[in-house]
Amino acid sequence: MFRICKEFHFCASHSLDTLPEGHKCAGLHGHNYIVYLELESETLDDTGFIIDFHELDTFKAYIDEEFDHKHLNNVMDLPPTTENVAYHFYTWCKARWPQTSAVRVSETPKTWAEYRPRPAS
Ligand SMILES: Nc1nc2c(c(=O)[nH]1)N=C([C@H](O)[C@H](O)COP(=O)(O)OP(=O)(O)OP(=O)(O)O)CN2
Ligand SMILES: [Zn+2]
Repeated sequence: MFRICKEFHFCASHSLDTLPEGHKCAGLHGHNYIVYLELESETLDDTGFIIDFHELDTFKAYIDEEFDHKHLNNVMDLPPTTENVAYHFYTWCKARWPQTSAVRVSETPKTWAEYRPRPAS
């Protein structure tokens, strides 16, 4: 199995309104997000690529237009947790690139969340 990954960055604010009052992450705050898009394939094209990294520029454009310097509560239908941001990006990428295997999102240098579907049995 071949696997590739490309990293994307954006800055955004959010408040986790579903957290109990007093939780430090319930109020308005921001993060420097890092998104890791992973794709995998058993085969390569004639160039020797799973996909040209440059084809993923549309994902960068989507992030820049819809997420960068935005308030995520206004952008997403679900609470803007790292888990939900990862799932949102996974579904967006999977619809365009079937080789998409996982999306990992990091809000802080010490934490990340990933959406990776369970392998078909
Ligand atoms: N499972 C999740 N837990 C938390 C999320 C999340 O998206 N998923 N988000 C937050 C906060 O939004 C934010 O990420 C703060 O995280 P935290 O680890 O508290 O960040 P700190 O840098 O302040 O951590 P310290 O351990 O205090 O250095 C919270 N939880
Ligand atoms: Zn946060």
